Amino acid sequence: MWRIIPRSLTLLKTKYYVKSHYQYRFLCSAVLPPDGTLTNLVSHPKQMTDQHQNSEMESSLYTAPPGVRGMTCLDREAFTQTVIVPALRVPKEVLNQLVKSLKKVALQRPGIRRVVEVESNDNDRLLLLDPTSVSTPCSFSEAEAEALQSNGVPRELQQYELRLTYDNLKSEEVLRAVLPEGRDVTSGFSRVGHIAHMNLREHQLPYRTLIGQVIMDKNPGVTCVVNKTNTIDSTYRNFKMEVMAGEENMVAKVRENGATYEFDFSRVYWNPRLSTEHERVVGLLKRGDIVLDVFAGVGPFAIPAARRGSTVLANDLNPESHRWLQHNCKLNKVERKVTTFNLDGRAFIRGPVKQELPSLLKGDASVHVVMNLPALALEFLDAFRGLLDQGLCCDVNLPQVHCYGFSKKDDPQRDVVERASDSLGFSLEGRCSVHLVRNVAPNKEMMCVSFTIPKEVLFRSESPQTETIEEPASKRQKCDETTD
Ligand SMILES: C[S@@+](CC[C@H](N)C(=O)[O-])C[C@H]1O[C@@H](n2cnc3c(N)ncnc32)[C@H](O)[C@@H]1O
Repeated sequence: MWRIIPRSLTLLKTKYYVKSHYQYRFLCSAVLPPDGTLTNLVSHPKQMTDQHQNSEMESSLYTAPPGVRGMTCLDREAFTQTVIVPALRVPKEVLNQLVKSLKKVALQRPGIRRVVEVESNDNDRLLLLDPTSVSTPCSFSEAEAEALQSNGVPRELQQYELRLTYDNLKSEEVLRAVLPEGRDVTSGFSRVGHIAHMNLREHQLPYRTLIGQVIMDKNPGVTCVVNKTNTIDSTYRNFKMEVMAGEENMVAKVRENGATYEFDFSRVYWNPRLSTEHERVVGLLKRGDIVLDVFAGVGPFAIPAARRGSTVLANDLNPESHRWLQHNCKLNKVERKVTTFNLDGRAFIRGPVKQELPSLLKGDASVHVVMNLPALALEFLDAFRGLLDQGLCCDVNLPQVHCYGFSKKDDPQRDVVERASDSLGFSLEGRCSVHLVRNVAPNKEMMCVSFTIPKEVLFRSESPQTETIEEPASKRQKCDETTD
């Protein structure tokens, strides 16, 4: 498989990438100055940073053959090619020492051996060098040159034919070679158990099967790749998705913050990017606290809260989420700590929550209400207006709410506080804290407003107005969310 070309690399300028014309061309256009000399590279430091230069050069070495461009049916063999890299002939007994001393310039890529045998000479080995770092015998640093000299190894470069295959390429390198030149290449995905989910652009769609296969090949454990189309079910927050490659099994198993979850990813909401937020909120709880999770999904707040010693009422309108929530409670052995409901959020607040709150308010345990439906939850806060009779009014142990909202405003903090205040009919200015959860899309933030429900809101006043706040039907559908 390996063959040595015993030719000095001082001829590099003209002979170097003879086996890989395309790469030669790529190198020239990407980094070589107009006269084409590799030695001139270092004299143009301002044109390109070292880091940039190295990454350009590295990707040029690992650029797939041009013939794969436009491929829609994955042919792994078509990625095989031979490139020529510089090599040093090193006696076996000093090999370890030199590998250490030359580690910055030695070829480094998982799956590629950088030390190879020399035909009919068992005393020597060839140390393969990275052509992006070593182009002539003068390319070595002072320390490297010294190490070579003290170990009696002449700075004589040889050419070595290196066989690169599909397996040696990263997914991005494969896709960059296949997809239309100049258009963006995606190899990014979110992983949910065995499922990788991607968000392909229009120009990538014709390559979806190939992209899916490459993602599976390069990511052990991924056995199904789906593309989430740009529409999100406005009520249940699950994406429409199509399987690009692999098995059609959508039942994923994941671990998050010490708990295990199973669910049908195509029918419920799950976002691995929320794990830190789940952890943050659960971290606020003390043993014995009460958690009322209005939009519980499959349980990523409710279950760790119960595991931490809270008693939980968890609700979700989506029957599938509710089913998996119950399943996950059992899976994590907290079914006795979590009571589940399959209701609309307002009905949950005005039903089970209203029923339980009077006795909870008399107790010592803190009550936390979690409302994670960022497109709509702030509007659901009106369900707390006048929820309890004035006669039950107390100053202590009022529920603490953690309510999520998206904002596209310049001042998202102010925006969500204003919208929460509007819903409650009471200003939260100076009475709440706001946490930036994550940037969901350019110019769109997910925020969390935390506050203690003011008693003026929770307890019914004499005015009948607060009692009769109807849910505007349009609110539940008003959802332009497409990316989360
Ligand atoms: C953004 S997800 C959050 C799920 C979970 N709490 C989490 O953090 O991953 C919102 C959840 O609210 C549920 N949902 C949507 N509209 C609802 C409503 N009107 N009442 C109750 N649940 C609703 C959806 O089914 C979904 O599971």
